[in-house]
Order: sequence, then C-alpha cells, then structure tokens
Amino acid sequence: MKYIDRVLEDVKAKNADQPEFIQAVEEVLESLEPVIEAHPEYEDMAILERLVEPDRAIMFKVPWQDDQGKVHVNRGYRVQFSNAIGPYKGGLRLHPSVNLGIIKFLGFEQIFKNSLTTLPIGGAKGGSDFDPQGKSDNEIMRFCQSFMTELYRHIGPDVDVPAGDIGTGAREIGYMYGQYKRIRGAYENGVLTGKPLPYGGSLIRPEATGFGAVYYGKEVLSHFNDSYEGKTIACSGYGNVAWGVCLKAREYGAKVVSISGRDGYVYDSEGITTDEKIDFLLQIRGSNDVKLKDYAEKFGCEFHAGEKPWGLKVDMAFPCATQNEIGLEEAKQLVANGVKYIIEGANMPTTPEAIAYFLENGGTLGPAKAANAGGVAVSALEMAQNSMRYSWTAEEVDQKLHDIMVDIHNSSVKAAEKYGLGYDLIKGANIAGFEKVVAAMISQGIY
Ligand SMILES: NC(=O)C1=CN([C@@H]2O[C@H](COP(=O)(O)OP(=O)(O)OC[C@H]3O[C@@H](n4cnc5c(N)ncnc54)[C@H](OP(=O)(O)O)[C@@H]3O)[C@@H](O)[C@H]2O)C=CC1
Ligand SMILES: O=C(O)CCC(=O)C(=O)O
Repeated sequence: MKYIDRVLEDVKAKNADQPEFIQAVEEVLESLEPVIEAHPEYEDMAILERLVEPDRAIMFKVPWQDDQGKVHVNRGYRVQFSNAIGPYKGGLRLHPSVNLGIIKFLGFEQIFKNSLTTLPIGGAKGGSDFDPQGKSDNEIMRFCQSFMTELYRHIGPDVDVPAGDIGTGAREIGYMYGQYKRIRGAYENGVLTGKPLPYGGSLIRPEATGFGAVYYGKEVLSHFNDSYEGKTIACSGYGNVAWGVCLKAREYGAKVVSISGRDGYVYDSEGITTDEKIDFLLQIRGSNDVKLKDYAEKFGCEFHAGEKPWGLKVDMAFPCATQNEIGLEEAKQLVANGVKYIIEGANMPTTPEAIAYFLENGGTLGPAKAANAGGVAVSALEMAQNSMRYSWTAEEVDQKLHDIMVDIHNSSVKAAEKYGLGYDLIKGANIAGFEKVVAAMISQGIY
C-alpha cells in the first residue's frame, strides 16, 4: 500500500468518530502525492504520521454560573498541533456544535495556513461547546473567566497564542485576557490576539480576514484578466468575516447581496453597500436580540427562513459562516447560475464532492487555508507589535496584509507549477504550506 494511503487508513481507524478531521486530512494528504513521490525519505522519517497527530489535545471542564445562580458545565478544548515554525497559534470557537473532531480539523488546517502567511506561527485551535447566543454579558464574562482558569497553564506569548473564531470576538478575548493577567500576575499581552485596541490590539485585525479574502480574490480574478468591478457576491454568515468582505468588496466596486445565519438568509438586491447596512451587521453580531430578519425589515429586502444563499444568481460566492455549508446540491446551483469563483472565508466550507463538481464544471476555488489566512496573519502582526511595544498605523498593517495575501496566492501557484499541476490553488496551498513545516521539522530532529 502507498505511504499516503496507509497513513490515511490509520487516521480513519483511529479517529472514526471525527468526520471533519478525516475530511481535512484526506484533502491535504491527497494534494501531497507528488511531493511524497519526490521525497521517498519522508516515509522513513514518518513525516505524515507526525503531522496528523497533534502534539497534545487538552480537554477540560468549564463550570460557570448563570444570572439565576444555576451552575452549568461546558467542555473546553485546546489542541496544539505543531510548533515547528513558531508558537502554537489559532482561534477559539464558542459554538454548541464544538467537539474534539471539529477542533482537530481546525487545528490541522491551521498548521498549513499559518505556514503560508510566511510569519513564524505554529498550528493550534481551541474552543468550547458553550453557546454565547442568548447569554447576558455577565454570563459570557463568567464563562470566559472559568475557561481561562484552566487554559492559562497551557498558553503564553512564546508557547501558544489563542485568538477569536466563531462566537469569540474582542469582548470574549478581553474577558479571557483579564483573567489570564489576574492569575499570572504579569502583563504579557502577547498571549492572546484580537484584543481591543487600548491594551495591545492591532488596527485592522477585526477587518483582516474579510479584507484578506477579498485581496486574495483579486489575485485570482487578475489571473483570469478579470476584476471585481460590477460583480455581485453571495456571502454567507453575518459575522466578523462577512462584515470585512462587505467593506472591502464595496471599495473594489463589487456588491455583496446576501448574508446568512443558522436561521436563514437575507437577499438585498441593492447590495450591502451603505455604511448604515454594513454597520448593522456589527449590531446583529454584538447583540442578543437583533436578528437577520430585522435587517430585512429595516432595509426592505427578502428574508428566506431556513435557506442558504447559494441559489442566487451572482458572479462570486464567499462562504463565510461554517464548515460544509456548500454541498453537492449547492455546488450544482452555483454552476447552474454561472458562478465562476468560490473564495472560502470560512474554514472548510465546501465539501469534497462540491469542490470536485465545481472544478469539473470550470469553476475556480480559493481554499480557506489560503483565502482566509489574513486573520491569523494580522494576529501574527499583533504579536510582533506587542513584542516591540509599538503600534503600526492602519495603513501600515493593511499594506502588510495585502502583500501577504498576494504572496500566499503566488506561492501557492508556484508550488503547484513546480509539480506540474497547473493553476491548482488547492493543491498549491497545501504543498506550499507543507514544504516549510517539513523543512523545519527535519532540521529540528525527531521529537
Ligand atoms: N474571525 C477570524 O479571524 C477568522 C474566522 N475564520 C472562519 O470564518 C468563519 C466565520 O467566523 P467569524 O465571522 O469569525 O464568526 P462570527 O461568530 O463572527 O460569525 C459566525 C457566522 O457564521 C454563522 N454560523 C455559525 N455556525 C453556523 C451554522 N452551523 N449554520 C449556519 N450559520 C452558522 C453565524 O450565524 P448564527 O449566529 O446565526 O449561527 C454567523 O453569521 C468560521 O468558519 C471561522 O472559522 C477563518 C479565519 C479567521
Ligand atoms: O487569529 C488567529 O490566531 C486565529 C484565526 C483563526 O482562527 C483562523 O485562521 O481560523
């Protein structure tokens, strides 16, 4: 049996209850086939076995008290995958669907994504099955404090640096940092990124993932002598990433016509292009009672309960909500409507069947680990600013982010071309991310 197949079989056997993790590993390993063929020595070094097994997976209880005095217990996770090229780095997801397999898939993806940024950050992810929706500010604070009361012993500015993800924004990071500082008795603000500005947050971090995805998309469009001008975009989610996409797409002359949540999607044929509309996304994200339906009512557009926006007739799709939100049926709808580009803002939003169908039918897909790497890239820039005890201007950070996204696109293209794969952004991103991590692993000896 071929090396890759043997490793994959082993991953499937050992992690049978973790379908998302298996899906992420399968995609990466399949991409690496030409690299493994060119480097038979990797088998003896067990490079793939060492990559698919996290350095450690920490699971802990998170007890917290609600406003009525009742105690609840959630499960917390931190999976530290690889610190070959820098401290472990990756977000914290707070969502009821969180389990070990989901955190492992996200942490595994993070190894290659972080490598692509060219910055010195390893791969990790964490979170909890706590649902912030419907909770008061005080309940969220008590949860975050309890979560950090265990997490603090596993992290540090040179050890592991968590950040936001679904359900974790600047407010949650602030509560967690306060607790970390209290326990450690040290300022150490480089221990978390995505902090609010007054104590070491970086300008452009909130915008970074969405801006980065649009910058990356611009490189893809340029490859086809195309541009954003006049394009319509179907976007999912209404959170941090979707908000950044709306802002930057407007600047480039494109318009986002949909946003979505778990209860359905809004179709705004005029485009989410005014400051009032874009700011309203922040209100939905930050409030417990403002909902997508309210957007539709306020701005006089359609709300489609229980549906996804992938049947809309648009030019581009930016999935910015969650994993596997575009399946085969949705890919067929996109192709039938003439959508040529999917740029993944969310992590692993497109299923393997959907990707295969979309590509076979002439579409181009910018994979998550490349397209949404802008968020973690600016997190690494936040770490750099914290170390220097200095802040760059918004223009400086934005320029660095832009250059990093161009570089991610170009290094993916180059890596695919090196192995005769043509313009293959998925395989190219996996190979480019892998090559740097493996070089570091080999030079550091077996561990
Ligand atoms: N924030 C960042 O810097 C980065 C984020 N990402 C990825 O981008 C995606 C969005 O993250 P972000 O914007 O930060 O998160 P937010 O919490 O700000 O927003 C999440 C959005 O996704 C929707 N969503 C979440 N789960 C589901 C679900 N099961 N079904 C339908 N909709 C869902 C939410 O709607 P509702 O509230 O109704 O569930 C909300 O609109 C995630 O995949 C994340 O991993 C990737 C790189 C960096
Ligand atoms: O900024 C970070 O460290 C994490 C971003 C993240 O969670 C992601 O890239 O998926």
